Amino acid sequence: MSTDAIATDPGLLVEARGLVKEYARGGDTVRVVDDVSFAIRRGETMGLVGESGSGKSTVARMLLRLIEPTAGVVRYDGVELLAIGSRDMRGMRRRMQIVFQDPYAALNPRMKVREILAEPFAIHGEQHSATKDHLEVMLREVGLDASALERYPHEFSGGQRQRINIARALALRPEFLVLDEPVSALDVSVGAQVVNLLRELQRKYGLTYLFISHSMPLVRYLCDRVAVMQRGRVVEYGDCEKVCEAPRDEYTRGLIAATPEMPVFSD
Ligand SMILES: Nc1ncnc2c1ncn2[C@@H]1O[C@H](COP(=O)(O)OP(=O)(O)OP(=O)(O)O)[C@@H](O)[C@H]1O
Repeated sequence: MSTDAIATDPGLLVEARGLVKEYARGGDTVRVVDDVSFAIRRGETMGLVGESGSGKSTVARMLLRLIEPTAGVVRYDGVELLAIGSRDMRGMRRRMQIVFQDPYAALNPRMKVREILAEPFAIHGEQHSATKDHLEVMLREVGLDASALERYPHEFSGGQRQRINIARALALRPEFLVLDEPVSALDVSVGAQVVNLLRELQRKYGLTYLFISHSMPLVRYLCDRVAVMQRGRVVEYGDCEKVCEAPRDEYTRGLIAATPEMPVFSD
C-alpha cells in the first residue's frame, strides 16, 4: 500500500511510519525502536507482540505522544500528531487512552474510586459531568457496583482494580485504547474475564485497540492483525489468523511454540 493510499483511507485511525527511538546509553546511542510502520483500522484490534525489551511499550508511548520519536510520523485520524501544538494535542489526547499492566501502580492509593473516576473530567475542565449518577454508570459498565465509589484501591482485588482503570480510561469516551499487557499481572481466569469485558466494551462503543502482549494465544483470540517485534523492529505483520497459522518468521514461530496452550475464554 502506498503512503498516498494510506493518507486518503478514512478507515484508518492510527498510522505509524518509520518510527525510530534512540536513547543515549553509556556514551553510545542505542536504537530501541528501528523503523516501525503499521496501520490500525477503526474498530479493529491490532496486536503488538514480542519478547520483553523488544520495544512494544516504547512504540505505544510514541503513538500517544507520551514520548517523542527520534524520527518518523504518527498520524491519528489523518492528523500528523508530531506536528500539532499542545492545545490541539490536548483535544487529541482525550480521544486516546492507555491501560497499563500493573493495575495497582496505576491507581493513586490515597484517592477514593470516586476521585479516581472524576479526575479525567477535572483535567479537561468538565467537572460538571462527573456526577455521582454518571460515575455509578461508569462503574456498572465495567461490572462493579456503586458501593465501590467510596472505597480505596487497596480494598479491591487485582481484577477489580483493572476494571477501575478501564472505567477511568473510558471516562471521556475515547475511540482508541492502548492496552499495555492489561491482564499479564492477573490470574488466568480473572484475566479472561477482563479480556471478555474489553471485547464487550469494544463492541458496544466501536473502540479501536492496540493490544500489547507476550502471549500469542491471547493475541490470536483478540486481534484482527498483529505486528511481531524483535529487538526494535517489526519482523512480521499481517492478518492475525494467517500469522498464527503460518508464521513466515522464525522468531514468530518461536513465540508461538513458547506459549502452546490456549487459555479458556468464554464469550
Ligand atoms: N527511558 C529510557 N532510556 C533508555 N532506555 C530505555 C528507556 N525506555 C526504554 N528503554 C529501553 O528500550 C528497550 C525497549 O523497551 P520497551 O519497554 O519498549 O520494551 P517492551 O517490549 O515493551 O518490554 P516489556 O514487554 O518488558 O514491557 C529496552 O531495552 C529498554 O531498556
